[in-house]
Amino acid sequence: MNVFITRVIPQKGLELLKAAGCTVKQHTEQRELSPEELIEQCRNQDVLLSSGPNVIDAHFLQTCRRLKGIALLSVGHDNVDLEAATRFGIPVSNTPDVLTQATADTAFLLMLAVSRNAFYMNESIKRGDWGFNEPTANLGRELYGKTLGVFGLGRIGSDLAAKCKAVYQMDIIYHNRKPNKEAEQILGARYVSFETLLQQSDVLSVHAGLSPETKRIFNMAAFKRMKPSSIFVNTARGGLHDEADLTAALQQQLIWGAGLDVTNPEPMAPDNPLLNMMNVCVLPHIGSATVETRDKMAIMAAENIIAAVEKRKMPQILNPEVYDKI
Ligand SMILES: NC(=O)C1=CN([C@@H]2O[C@H](COP(=O)(O)OP(=O)(O)OC[C@H]3O[C@@H](n4cnc5c(N)ncnc54)[C@H](OP(=O)(O)O)[C@@H]3O)[C@@H](O)[C@H]2O)C=CC1
Ligand SMILES: O=CC(=O)O
Repeated sequence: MNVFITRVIPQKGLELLKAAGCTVKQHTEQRELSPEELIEQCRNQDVLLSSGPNVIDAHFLQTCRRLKGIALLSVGHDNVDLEAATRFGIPVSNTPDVLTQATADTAFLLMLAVSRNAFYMNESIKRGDWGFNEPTANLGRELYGKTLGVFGLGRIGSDLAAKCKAVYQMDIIYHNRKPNKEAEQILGARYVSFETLLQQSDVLSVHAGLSPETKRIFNMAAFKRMKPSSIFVNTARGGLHDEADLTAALQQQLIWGAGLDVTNPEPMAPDNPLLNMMNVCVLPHIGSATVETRDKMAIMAAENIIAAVEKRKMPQILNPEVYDKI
């Protein structure tokens, strides 16, 4: 079986695939494949292991009809038309759970760094600007006892909430489409409307997937309803916030700061004004980027591929209804 991989993945995943008898071709150039190149590469492949934002739409799926499975090296699957994959009889899997803690750590890191302007001050020192350390200078904001608002209290949002509760005794409020009763019991989290989430959060952390419903849900209308002292954190997808509105909201001091692991587009342009703001930290989409987590993701993706190759159900299947068709 031939497997095409869109980016270099950890060795542990490759070894599993090779031990299962798969012939692997990896795209090793450090650039994104165009949609046409991806089709060209996948036309004669049996399985695709996709890492990154490659658009897997109906046109791709219709053209690459030989594919017997697609394994995503991510939990987010906003780049895939799952309905079309089911229609064309192609099972698709992702990598949930194994990246939860690393990604929640990234949100926690951003929240804390923004609350104390840490990245900006470190950059200033490197430029030779220590500043004058008077009592009213370099002031951050404390997190102890404040309210964490989670938009999307699922796996990662719950892990962040648990960390914030344990370390800072924060109150947890959240908004999902439906209440998460288990998390309410474990975390003492309170379900609130989107409006209340905006109004009451001291830190608002975004963890819902990107969908037509959530696209640019954090826009000027939303930022206007947030506290001027609040911190906005997004480690989900850049498409959930409107970047121009976020920039304006920070410039107008409608909110206090922002921490972003995800932007739209990625990479962000080097002259983006957000990069020069003291109260903004931007990271290059490193949510799950630890040695341990990436190994686990590669192994999980390989196990899903081997299942597809052996005509078994993929363990982390996203479109289980596909098995009624094949
Ligand atoms: N920065 C990075 O490197 C990483 C980013 N991610 C991103 O994080 C996201 C979350 O991952 P994970 O926690 O595992 O996913 P989960 O599915 O466990 O959690 C997502 C939560 O969002 C809620 N949700 C979905 N749609 C809406 C909506 N329209 N309004 C309000 N809430 C909504 C869901 O609840 P309900 O269904 O009740 O609405 C669910 O609780 C991924 O989709 C991905 O985009 C993930 C890993 C790494
Ligand atoms: O962005 C990463 C993911 O796993 O989703």
